[in-house]
Amino acid sequence: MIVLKEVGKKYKNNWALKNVNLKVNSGEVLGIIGKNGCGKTTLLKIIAGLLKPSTGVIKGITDGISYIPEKPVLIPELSLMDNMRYFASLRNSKKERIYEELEYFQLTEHLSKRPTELSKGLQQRLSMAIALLSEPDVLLMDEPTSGLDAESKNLIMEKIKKLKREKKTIFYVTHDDEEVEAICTSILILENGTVYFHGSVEEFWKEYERYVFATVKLDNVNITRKVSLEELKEIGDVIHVRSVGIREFLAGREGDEIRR
Ligand SMILES: Nc1ncnc2c1ncn2[C@@H]1O[C@H](COP(=O)(O)OP(=O)(O)OP(=O)(O)O)[C@@H](O)[C@H]1O
Repeated sequence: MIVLKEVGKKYKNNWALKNVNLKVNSGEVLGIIGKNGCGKTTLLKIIAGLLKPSTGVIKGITDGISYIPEKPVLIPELSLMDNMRYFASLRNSKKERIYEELEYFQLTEHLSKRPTELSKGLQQRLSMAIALLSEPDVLLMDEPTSGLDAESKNLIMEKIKKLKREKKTIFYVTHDDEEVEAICTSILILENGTVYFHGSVEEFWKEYERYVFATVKLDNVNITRKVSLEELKEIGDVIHVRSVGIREFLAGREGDEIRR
């Protein structure tokens, strides 16, 4: 179990993270979501040990941790295979592990290509293959499927499901609510560096399912607003109502903030 107690990070005069308290069990996939700049990457880097927190402590971290940054870190001069070999040697990984991951991520026909010759999807698949060489217990992922082709996205998602079954602990930063629903067991919503919500996916929906998007007619113009079910009863001229997804919940709109 990984435990964060009162973790905070200050960059010069700006608190990027404040008072983050979390417990994440093995087998848990924690979806970390929130608007740009809310502190998601800072949180991952602190757990990865790449950044020192300004306040608080983290417990439960072992050597078996891999961080997959948003942009793959690969060695441009080396071929795909040599990148794998190089990182495998750094991590003392067994040779079979190289082939297992290359095969899973369907990279074997690209072995002699350099990273710049690979599509974004192949680069991200390689980055994941490298991160998994050492069979880490904890995996930190920063939007790994953002902007990827469907095949790469599918391979990555299926891999995460497998890692979840193997009881790995996964921190997964995403903007994609479908991914949250497909793979995450719990959700952390950050807002301006503080925890806005932390709980299971079920708890999230229990708390927020009472919000909907309602389209109303106002001065002959159709306006869509996020409203609570209680508010909905008071609104006249409702043309259309639909449920609020996690992404829409986060996106918000001016004047339409959900308040707890
Ligand atoms: N090295 C740094 N020096 C100063 N400020 C920083 C540094 N890194 C991040 N910040 C600031 O800290 C805040 C949180 O940044 P962070 O990258 O963690 O957010 P994020 O939620 O990951 O954003 P995004 O979704 O855009 O990746 C932002 O206001 C950012 O500008």
